Amino acid sequence: MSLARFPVRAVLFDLDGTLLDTIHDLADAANLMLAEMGRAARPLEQIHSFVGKGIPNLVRRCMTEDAAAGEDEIEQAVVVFRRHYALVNGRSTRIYPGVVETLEAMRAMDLRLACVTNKAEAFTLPLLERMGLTPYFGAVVSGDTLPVKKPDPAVLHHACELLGVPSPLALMIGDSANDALAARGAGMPVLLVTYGYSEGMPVDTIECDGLLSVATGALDRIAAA
Ligand SMILES: O=C(O)COP(=O)(O)O
Ligand SMILES: [Mg+2]
Repeated sequence: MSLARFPVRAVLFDLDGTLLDTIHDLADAANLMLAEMGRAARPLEQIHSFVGKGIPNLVRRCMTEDAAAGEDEIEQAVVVFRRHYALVNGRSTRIYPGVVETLEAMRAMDLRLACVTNKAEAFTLPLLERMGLTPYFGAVVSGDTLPVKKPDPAVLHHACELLGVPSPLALMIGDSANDALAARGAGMPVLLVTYGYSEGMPVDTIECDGLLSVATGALDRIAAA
């Protein structure tokens, strides 16, 4: 039995863990930062579980998980991380299978597309450019575009405003509870990919409208409105 299709005019995509596999660059920058701060390196899998609520949160967790750090030290660590991440951003990043086909198909359906990420804008825009994804998006809302980030629904409403599409006619595609909660708060359907970063939470325990093992699966869940 086929699942119901959502009538949509816009699709909002999460970035890290949904469009792009960025974990190696994030982990490299985190471990370069930890070394410079005189701390031990952390395993990739642990850093993986820290990604989702933006860079300040990632750095804080790297500095404080099973360790102690003062606020001044954390603030300094964020500056160090950003310096390293600017140099490695995109170096080992890959576009997930099916993403380009999905974006192409949605564009051919005349859907408006946006990228809504918790990654800071200074890293989001050059990364989209480097990966060749910039032309697909009519709007990009980053983690520091507004004073709030996902799971606050304001970032999704902002993306819809920029696209000129009412929020209930947009679909969110993400990989974590931050995406699902933001979509629910904004009154839009949400599909989650199973291959991304969900802060150590099994993705099938997150309330959503469906799971995607590959992005192209979203094409079976939408109808142009
Ligand atoms: O920067 C993060 O922590 C996560 O970014 P995302 O919202 O694109 O998954
Ligand atoms: Mg993500």
